[in-house]
This record gives sequence, structure tokens and C-alpha cells, in this order.
Amino acid sequence: MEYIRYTVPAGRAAEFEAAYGRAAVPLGKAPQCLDYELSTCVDEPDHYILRIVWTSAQGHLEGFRKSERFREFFAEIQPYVTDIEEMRHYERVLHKTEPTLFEWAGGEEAFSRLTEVFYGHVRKDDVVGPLFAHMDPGHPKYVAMWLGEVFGGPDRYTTERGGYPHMLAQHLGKGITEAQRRRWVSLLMDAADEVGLPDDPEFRAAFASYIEWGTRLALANSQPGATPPTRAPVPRWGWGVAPPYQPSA
Ligand code: HEM
Repeated sequence: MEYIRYTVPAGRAAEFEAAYGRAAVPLGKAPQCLDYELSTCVDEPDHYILRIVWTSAQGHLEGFRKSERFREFFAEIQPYVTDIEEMRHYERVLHKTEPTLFEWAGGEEAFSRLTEVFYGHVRKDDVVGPLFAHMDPGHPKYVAMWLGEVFGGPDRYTTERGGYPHMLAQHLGKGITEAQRRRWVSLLMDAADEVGLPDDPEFRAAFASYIEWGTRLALANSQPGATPPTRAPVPRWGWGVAPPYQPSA
């Protein structure tokens, strides 16, 4: 983050803001600039702060500063250089964060309960049960580790169980049918209710979204002749378009 603080005498404020309005065009087009924001001080209106989020300080100094876009930008704001009080790069130390889906669900314990109950039902199910006839006894625990990692928890499946390549290998050649996929999803959603995973719409929408995506991939990768990528990171799933609900005060 670059912060540039200005003190601009009241008489020049309008032309200063207009100049920045023009300078913002090349700035916004620069690939090194991720975001920018010019704010005026509420308490002392002659104080301004320009905050620019760069890809990196180097991206700013070696990329933008040496580009044609910088020349266009600088031509507009040059008259105000003497009004600069501070111009420095900063790195974020703390900021407000959302809970991960993993935390929201109740952490490792919640995912372990979910998969224990789920695979209990899976084993007895006439549609998906036969696929799991020779299931490893540790399977529920491993899937809980996978889901925990996907939903923002510790990367235990990657570090302790072989990550994506191992999970992929378990599905290859299984020939999962759409009826089996649907039943798998349906039993998992039943188990989520049974173990009391949070049932707020935002959490369940994000949870179901990953399950829908993941089961469709599992089905596709399990078909004869499928050639999925052999290496990939474990996906990380977030809240998507419906962040955690915050009741207004
Ligand atoms: C989001 C969807 C899914 C996830 C996250 C998932 C996760 C996993 C993981 C992590 C493993 C490997 C466990 C280990 O480390 O040993 C695995 C294995 C397996 N999965 Fe899935 N899976 C999904 C969908 C499905 C579906 C839809 C089916 C079938 C209807 C299925 C059938 C199997 C089978 C049969 C195994 C091997 C079990 C064994 O014999 O030990 N999976 N799955």
C-alpha cells in the first residue's frame, strides 16, 4: 500500500480534485495498480490521503514509474508535489477478517461428526453402499480432513494424506453414476442436519456449492478414459456471494 498525504490550501482543493480525476485514468489502467482511493479529511478539509494498492512496491517503482502511464499520471499531479507531507509504502499488519467456513461450521470436531454419521448412512445405502463395500476404516476421518482443508481449516489432507493426487486416485475408474452422485449429496445434506451443522442460509449455500462442484468433478474423473489433471492444489472454498450474515445493531 502506498499512502500519499497532502495538505492542499482550501482555494486549490477543487482544481486538486479535478487533477486527480484526470490522473486516475492512467493510474486505473496500470496493471500494477490494484486499487486506489483519494479521501479528504472530515475534521480538517485541507488534508487529503491517496491510498494506492500496488501489486508490490517493486511493481510500483520498477513497473509503473518507468511506464508511459506514469508520465500521463504525473503530468496531471505535478503542480501538487510540493503539497505532499508524506509518501511511503506500507504493509498490512491487521485487518478485519471473516470467519472461515471451517470455523463457522465448528472446526475439526464438526467435520469429524459429519463424516462419521454420513458414512454410517452411506454404508447401508442401496444406491451408493456397494461403491464403499471395501472402504478403508479411516475413510470418514480422511474425508473430514479434506473438507476441513477445503473450507479454510488446516492443510492436514495435503500434509498428512497426499493431497489432491491421493484423493483423485481414489475416484479414478470408479464409474460413479449420476444417481449415485445425487444420493451421495442427499445423504451428506441429511447428515449435516443430523449433526447440527449451522443451518443459516449463507453457510448452507456455500457448503452446498462446494459439494455440488466436488461431486460433479468426482463423477467426471471417475469415468472410463477420464484424464483429469494429475496434480492440483486442494481447492479453498469461501463464502462466495453471500458473506456471513451480520445482524444490524
Ligand atoms: C465433494 C465431493 C467428494 C469429496 C470431497 C470426496 C472426497 C474423497 C476423499 C478425500 C477420498 C479419499 C480418502 C482417503 O484419503 O483415503 C475419497 C475416496 C472415495 N470416494 Fe469420494 N469424494 C467426493 C465425492 C464422491 C462421490 C460423489 C462418490 C460416489 C458416489 C465418491 C466415492 C468415493 C469412493 C468409493 C472412495 C474410495 C473409498 C475407499 O474405498 O476407501 N466420492 N473421496
